[in-house]
Amino acid sequence: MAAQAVLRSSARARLLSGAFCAQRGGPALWQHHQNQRAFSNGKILVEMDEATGVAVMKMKSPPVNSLNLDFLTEFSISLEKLEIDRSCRGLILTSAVSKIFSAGLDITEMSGKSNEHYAAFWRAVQEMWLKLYGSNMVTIAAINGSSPAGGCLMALCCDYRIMADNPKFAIGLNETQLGIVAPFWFKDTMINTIGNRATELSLQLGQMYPAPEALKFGLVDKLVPEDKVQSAAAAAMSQWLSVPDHARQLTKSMMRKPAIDRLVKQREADINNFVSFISKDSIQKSLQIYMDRLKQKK
Ligand SMILES: CC/C=C\C/C=C\C/C=C\C=C\CC(=O)SCCNC(=O)CCNC(=O)[C@H](O)C(C)(C)COP(=O)(O)OP(=O)(O)OC[C@H]1O[C@@H](n2cnc3c(N)ncnc32)[C@H](O)[C@@H]1OP(=O)(O)O
Repeated sequence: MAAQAVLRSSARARLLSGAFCAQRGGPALWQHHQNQRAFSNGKILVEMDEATGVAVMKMKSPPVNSLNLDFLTEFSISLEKLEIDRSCRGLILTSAVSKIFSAGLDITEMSGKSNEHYAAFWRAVQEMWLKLYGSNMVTIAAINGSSPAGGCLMALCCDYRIMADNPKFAIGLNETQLGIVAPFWFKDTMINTIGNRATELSLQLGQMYPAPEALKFGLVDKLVPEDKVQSAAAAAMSQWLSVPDHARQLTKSMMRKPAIDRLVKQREADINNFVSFISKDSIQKSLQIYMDRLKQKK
């Protein structure tokens, strides 16, 4: 895919230079055990089954898998490592943290930091989206917990979503509830999944949907009991992998390329927009109020 080609060069350069690995205290090398390979960079664990060509990526950044700069960097590099591995055809994205898929973007990365930090953070969010939404692999989200905002975005980037059938787990793009605005590419991703009107309702209200409602709304494709999420994802994966890769990949690209190209063309402008928006005093105040409420609910 065009966007993939653009993105691959920078991440691969970092991957090959080992800059990231050195920063983490050592290269994230594959460990082999029988038919399994695994690597971990700290916040992400990847296990690959060589017999099926399916990798399971587990987010393991407690307490809530919030997407901070370190996490996003590890995520993109891990994804790139799988993307360039020709033996890997499918990716199951899930969480190793009980009851939480991902709490979305780390709010502390968007509060009280310098404009340079906001820009670097937003570039990393964009990179995560470009890589995951544009992946050539079959991607399945095994949503084993709550998944607000950026966590929902990650799930929406996948080709298929299976969620634990527990009404306590909710998913949605709730940005307006924080007093912030989902950017156009979050919106495009949701429109491509549930359509324009449902997206408008969902985004304006900042709606979080408990699992059963998320299924009705089309935000997720299937609900299964909590302890069956991984096995259901593996079963769905084998169905998806029965389709010839080249035909499926070209079809995926046809569906997603317009949205990807749109961000690629406006990447710098989108970063500038984010920085000027997020650094406003009124927005900083809204985020502070939201964080205080989160802490007070205990
Ligand atoms: C014009 C437009 C131009 C440009 C675009 C501009 C702006 C767009 C900007 C941003 C888009 C952002 C998308 C996002 O992802 S924003 C993040 C939204 N996330 C949330 O609202 C999630 C909030 N969290 C929760 O709802 C819950 O924590 C939970 C359901 C995930 C888990 O509940 P629990 O009861 O299990 O756990 P808690 O006790 O609530 O939390 C534990 C711990 O973690 C802290 N925390 C939770 N979420 C976050 C987070 N997203 N970031 C940072 N920290 C988080 C929470 O405060 C607790 O901390 P303490 O233990 O109290 O220290």
